[in-house]
Amino acid sequence: MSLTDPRPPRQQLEHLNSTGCCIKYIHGKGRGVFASRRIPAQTVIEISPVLFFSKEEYEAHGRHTVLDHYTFVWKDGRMALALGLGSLFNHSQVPNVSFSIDPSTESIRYTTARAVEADEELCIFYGHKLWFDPIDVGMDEHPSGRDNLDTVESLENWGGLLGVIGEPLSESKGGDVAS
Ligand SMILES: C[S@@+](CC[C@H](N)C(=O)[O-])C[C@H]1O[C@@H](n2cnc3c(N)ncnc32)[C@H](O)[C@@H]1O
Repeated sequence: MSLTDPRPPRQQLEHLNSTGCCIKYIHGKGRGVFASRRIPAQTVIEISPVLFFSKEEYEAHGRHTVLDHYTFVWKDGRMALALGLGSLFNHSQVPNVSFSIDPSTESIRYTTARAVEADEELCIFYGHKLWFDPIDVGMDEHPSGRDNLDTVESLENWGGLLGVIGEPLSESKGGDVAS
């Protein structure tokens, strides 16, 4: 993972989507998704179509490549890669973005879990089994704190996996995302 952005600053903001997300480099994390302006709570900021790999194809090829940083297990056991901005959301213990799996459109929908200020990084929760040492700013300052994130009452402000569209929330909330 490259730690510095080799490109001039102008190009770092090249990708700006219609909901105000842009890409920046963060020392120690690589690229990440940032808010270019204030984004209200519960705003759909990205819908990423998913590319699938069979388990066999993934075992033989994908997992020996950089794809291993980006893929995760889909509902039916296939390996999945989020296209669009989906693969660039970094991990946080106090994420400000929630996401839902939509099997009917084979996509992932990302929604702000709270109001996000301009220049804040937009992060999701990958799960409890990380394969890297996370850098996480903001965990101590977050009003809800980590301890409150496991209750059904706090789901409204939960940033992380909200569930599978069409299924009850409680069945999949908080699941691990990455492979
Ligand atoms: C799905 S990618 C996210 C986008 C990635 N930063 C990039 O530049 O393409 C996952 C990888 O990002 C890095 N990463 C994500 N969250 C991080 C964090 N909180 N601290 C450090 N590295 C992180 C790790 O290297 C991880 O394998």
